[in-house]
Amino acid sequence: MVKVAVLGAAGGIGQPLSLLLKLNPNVDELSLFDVVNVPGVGADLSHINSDSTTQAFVPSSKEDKTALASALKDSDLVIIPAGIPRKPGMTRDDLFNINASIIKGLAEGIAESAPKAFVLVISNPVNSTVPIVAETLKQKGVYDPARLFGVTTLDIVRANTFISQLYPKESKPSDFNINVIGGHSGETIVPLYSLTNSKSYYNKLSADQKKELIRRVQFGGDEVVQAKNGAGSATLSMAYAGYRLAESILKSFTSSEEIVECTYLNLDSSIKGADEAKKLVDGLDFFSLPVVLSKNGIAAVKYDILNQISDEEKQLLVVAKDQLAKNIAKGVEFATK
Ligand SMILES: NC(=O)c1ccc[n+]([C@@H]2O[C@H](COP(=O)([O-])OP(=O)(O)OC[C@H]3O[C@@H](n4cnc5c(N)ncnc54)[C@H](O)[C@@H]3O)[C@@H](O)[C@H]2O)c1
Ligand SMILES: O=C(O)C[C@H](O)C(=O)O
Repeated sequence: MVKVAVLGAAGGIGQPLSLLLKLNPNVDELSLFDVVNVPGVGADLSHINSDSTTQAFVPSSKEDKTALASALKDSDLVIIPAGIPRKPGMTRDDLFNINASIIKGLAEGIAESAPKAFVLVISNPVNSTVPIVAETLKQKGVYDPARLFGVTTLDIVRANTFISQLYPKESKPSDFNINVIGGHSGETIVPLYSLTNSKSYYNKLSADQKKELIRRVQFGGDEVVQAKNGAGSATLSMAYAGYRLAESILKSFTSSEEIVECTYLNLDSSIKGADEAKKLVDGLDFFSLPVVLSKNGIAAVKYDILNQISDEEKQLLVVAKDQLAKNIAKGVEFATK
């Protein structure tokens, strides 16, 4: 029996993400939690004739902790899109003050009711919210770094789409699976077009086109925030991206094939390849890299990719690492103060 819980399930991401999960044959129980509107989402999804069951939980008051505990109980996978999204003119870091507390509260609930669950963090600023979850689980004595995933998949999805749009006759977006490393905000997002099959396409671009393509991946979120004009940020593409990572993890519970996804992870010594990766990123504790998935969590970090990148990408990493160090410290400080 595989139970998946979505925390923030009534939101812009939560609803389409829950729909996709309801359709996944590897999910037996879908558990939806939100502080508002979730009974209606649950009732609606529960009519779909896929084989999983659906339950929805909403707290009866601010003090009520039982709804979250019931939603989380025995979950194998917990996905968190809870929290406020950006409006035009805001950075992801501007969301910190509100979302940090939300995430800490939810992580405490996970520690109590689903301490062995895989945890996928979508809520922004991801660069800081993932360290908050790590520190909170550590404080509760239930932390397994191999089971914590910052969701950066939307950056990969965008990197694939945007390069293909430059070659509409010669390529399709699904031809690509670009590694995007670093973090999930602005210049911390580093797409590696010099690797995989994107290399020959990328190398044909002019210097200005290359610069614009990288900038578009790094600031792709802003395109959606501006187009939505105050009504939030990416939800549908994010639901797709979050689902892609969740689907791969669910597959890794039973599959013997090697499944690799990029994720923002804690470079903890307990994970194979994490020490090597950490050395290559100047000691940062969190960084997005391709990882090998398994039923026990992250089986290995594919750190060698850092030895293969171009000089141009190395330059991008210098800026990324500097910003990431601050974002990580902010999350750790919040959770440990
Ligand atoms: N990682 C990424 O690539 C990525 C992409 C897009 C958006 N995001 C982030 O995801 C978050 C959600 O975005 P959205 O567009 O779905 O926002 P939204 O406002 O539409 O939905 C958020 C939901 O969270 C709920 N919520 C608030 N506090 C909660 C709590 N304590 N427990 C449970 N639920 C709670 C709200 O009631 C709401 O239903 C934002 O922080 C956004 O920046 C991340
Ligand atoms: O841009 C945002 O604030 C949401 C998300 O992180 C995104 O990349 O679309």
